[in-house]
Amino acid sequence: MPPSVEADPAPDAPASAVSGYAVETRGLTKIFGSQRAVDGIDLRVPSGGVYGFLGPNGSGKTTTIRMLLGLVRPTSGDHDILGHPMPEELTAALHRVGSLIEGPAFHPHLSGRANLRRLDAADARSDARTAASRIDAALDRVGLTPAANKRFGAYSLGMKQRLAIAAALLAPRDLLVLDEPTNGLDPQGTREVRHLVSELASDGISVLVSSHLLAEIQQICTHIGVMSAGKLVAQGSIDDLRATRTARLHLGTPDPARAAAVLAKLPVSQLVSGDETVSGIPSEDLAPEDLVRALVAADVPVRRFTVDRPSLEDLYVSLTGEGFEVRS
Ligand SMILES: Nc1ncnc2c1ncn2[C@@H]1O[C@H](COP(=O)(O)OP(=O)(O)OP(=O)(O)O)[C@@H](O)[C@H]1O
Repeated sequence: MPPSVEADPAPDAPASAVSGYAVETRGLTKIFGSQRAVDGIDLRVPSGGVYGFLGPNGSGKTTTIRMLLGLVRPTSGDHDILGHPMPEELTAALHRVGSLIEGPAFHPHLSGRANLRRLDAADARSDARTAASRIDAALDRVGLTPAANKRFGAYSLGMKQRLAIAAALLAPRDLLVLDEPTNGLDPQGTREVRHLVSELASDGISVLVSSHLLAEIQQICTHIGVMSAGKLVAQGSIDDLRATRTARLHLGTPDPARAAAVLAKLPVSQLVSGDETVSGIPSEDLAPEDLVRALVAADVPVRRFTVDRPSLEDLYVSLTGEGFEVRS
């Protein structure tokens, strides 16, 4: 059964998020024709947390994010953003949400600052008198002050993505929603974006960040949710998800038949014998030293003995069927 760990609402959550969740969905569903792109998901992004929204391409992440932000109408289900029921309180909610979905269209021949000026001026809610300080603050927040007057076209990929995040931060935000912000970035750009997201989170902004690569965002997330074929197949804090992984015993022996017979009398399930190997899942209260003692007492020659837990990456692969992706 896939792990499903409830996220504890933070005790010191902002009053705005009544439920303790920055985002909470109930049975959120989107059907395109005959395809259930998003299938009844109960997403819970804790206030003040960084929620890694993971899943292979096509698993429904973007469609979910578009529904959260009121860009696509759900087929069924409902949700709250920062405690505001959607879509009833869409304007009040979105005022406090910065998002990066397809990314704003930046002009390559304009500087980073001039691009932000254009976007800021296009926002009917922004006060033109305070535009300059708002833009400076956003540039500073993403570390682009030194490059503010450089042409956007001359920016590195990481700088371009940081400018997109600056655009999302032109107004004060309580929640940042980033759809695949590291997609297409080189390792340096990925590090820059990751570092920025961590900094924003430490300022108290809740973050929902999607990715199809666990490795790229795992180190900055407090929680993860895993999508597979439209369903949310796992959700919880990183620590809780780690704890749900089952330990497996691996034994190397020239007599696997005898070893398997001994282990079968102990609380060890899913025994698999191979050529000079036996593996199985020992019950949680069975200590490795007791297993070794039982094997040696029955004259089983033990050449190798390990009990290990699969990595979070192994868990992700087993939940989604998604393999590793090697980035250059
Ligand atoms: N407007 C649409 N009309 C029909 N099908 C759609 C539409 N938008 C998305 N889909 C389908 O819904 C499924 C989920 O797509 P979605 O883009 O949400 O996945 P994703 O996990 O974000 O993947 P990616 O990272 O590739 O965007 C896909 O099979 C996609 O083809």
